[in-house]
Amino acid sequence: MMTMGETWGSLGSAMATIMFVWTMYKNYFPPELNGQIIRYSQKIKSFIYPYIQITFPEYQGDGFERSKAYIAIERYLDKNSSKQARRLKANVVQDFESVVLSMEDHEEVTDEYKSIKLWWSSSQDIPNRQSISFYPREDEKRYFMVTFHKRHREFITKNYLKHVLDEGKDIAVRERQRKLYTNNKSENWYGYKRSMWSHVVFKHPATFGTLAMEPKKKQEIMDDLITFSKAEEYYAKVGKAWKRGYLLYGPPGTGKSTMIAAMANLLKYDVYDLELTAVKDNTELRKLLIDTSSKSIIVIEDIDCSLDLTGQREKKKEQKDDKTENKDPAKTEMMKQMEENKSSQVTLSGLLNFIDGLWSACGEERLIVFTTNHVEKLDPALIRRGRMDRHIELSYCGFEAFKELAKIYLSIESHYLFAQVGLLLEETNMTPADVAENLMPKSTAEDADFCLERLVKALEQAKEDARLKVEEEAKVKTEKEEKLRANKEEDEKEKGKQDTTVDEVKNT
Ligand SMILES: Nc1ncnc2c1ncn2[C@@H]1O[C@H](COP(=O)(O)OP(=O)(O)OP(=O)(O)O)[C@@H](O)[C@H]1O
Ligand SMILES: [Mg+2]
Repeated sequence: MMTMGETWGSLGSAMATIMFVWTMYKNYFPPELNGQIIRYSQKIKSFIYPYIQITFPEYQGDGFERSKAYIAIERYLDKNSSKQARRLKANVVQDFESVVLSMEDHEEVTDEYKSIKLWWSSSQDIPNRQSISFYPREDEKRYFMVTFHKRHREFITKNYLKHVLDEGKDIAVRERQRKLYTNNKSENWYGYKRSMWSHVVFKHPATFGTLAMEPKKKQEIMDDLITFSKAEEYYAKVGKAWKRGYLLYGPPGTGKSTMIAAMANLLKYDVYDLELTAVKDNTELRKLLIDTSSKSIIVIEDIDCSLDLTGQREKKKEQKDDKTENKDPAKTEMMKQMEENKSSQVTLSGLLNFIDGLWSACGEERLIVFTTNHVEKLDPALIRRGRMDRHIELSYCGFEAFKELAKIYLSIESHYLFAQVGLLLEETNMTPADVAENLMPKSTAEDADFCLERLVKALEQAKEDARLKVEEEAKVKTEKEEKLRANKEEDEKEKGKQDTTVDEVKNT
């Protein structure tokens, strides 16, 4: 029996022999024969080795960008790698949000898809040269390799690889850092640092969990959003662009903007906050739209303030212009110029094209959300079904919404003051923003009792203010009516006097 020392000794000499033969082969074997040998050895190998291998290099072609397939595979294998591989490489993605774990070179992990087993490995080609290169891709030729039995060739190439790439892309999108974009003025669209949209990291804490509204309505909206986000095939089947329009309307402070943030957080979408007054015309609007990415929400806040959206208002403006024109043409011209500079020339038809024209089908999986405080001011063409698929009214705080706010802000589900708050909420209008403000403790001394009492006082005050306002309005109305009646009587008296004078003149 060989001792340990003898085993190592014979292993060492065997290695030395192999190295020697390999060096002789490299130095003296004619390179022309090299190719032939490799080809024949591959044939023999494929005869006795029934597996197929596909490689996915990190850099492809001339580009210096990492191959999209490689990145997707890295993400896809992240889960398997972290479970199976012993040596792992941690990559913190740009935004420091997530860590991608990938296997080190020469590690291997297995994957199973529809009962087919596959082996993934990571490796790199070491370049055969001495010089230093500036380009990482020239030095590091990393690749992933998948190995599978040749009887699954068709299934793997057709289905499995698509599954890997789709899944990897999905993981990357899910884990990316989301952004909030705002449109730049078109003067910044050209030149060195050209960009149509500026962005910041989108981190808003609002979720549907923290949004107070009637639970049934909230659930409906969430279901609608989730169904939309999974309906790629359905939209393709019915021949519709994969997008959906929401109109959120209601008084200020009822949670319209908060709901948009909750939508973005639910679906993990980016947000494009489109400021229409900074858009010069319809062409610019279209360019901005093309530059948005999929999985995003395009928001136009206060749509009634951004644009002259009704034919009526256009007419009114014209009439006003006519009147002033007669008085002072120079002044009118100046006013016109100022008006043009101030407001955007985006028209209603431009906006409608933006929503459902051919261009809107570029890029997919997008929500378009409009908000307004005055839904009655909007042109019916803008909000008809199909354009704005769902109209959501966000209204004053009701009892159900109050209970949710109490749960969020005070962590209580019942209290003896709840009944009183419920009654007061029915009698007066208070926005969720105001209710939330009253419920929020401002110091550690303020407990649930204190905050609820404060809310009750605020509601009673609001009720009193509303009563006084109604009285005041009624008073103003009666005064106005009395004044009108007095004027009318005066006129009639005056007319009566004139008539008698005319009669007297006739008789004389
Ligand atoms: N339904 C709600 N649930 C929870 N918090 C709310 C709700 N509505 C309003 N708030 C609170 O009130 C604040 C103002 O709400 P938000 O900005 O969403 O109102 P808005 O409807 O967009 O108002 P505006 O019409 O003026 O833009 C938010 O910061 C949020 O904390
Ligand atoms: Mg808002």
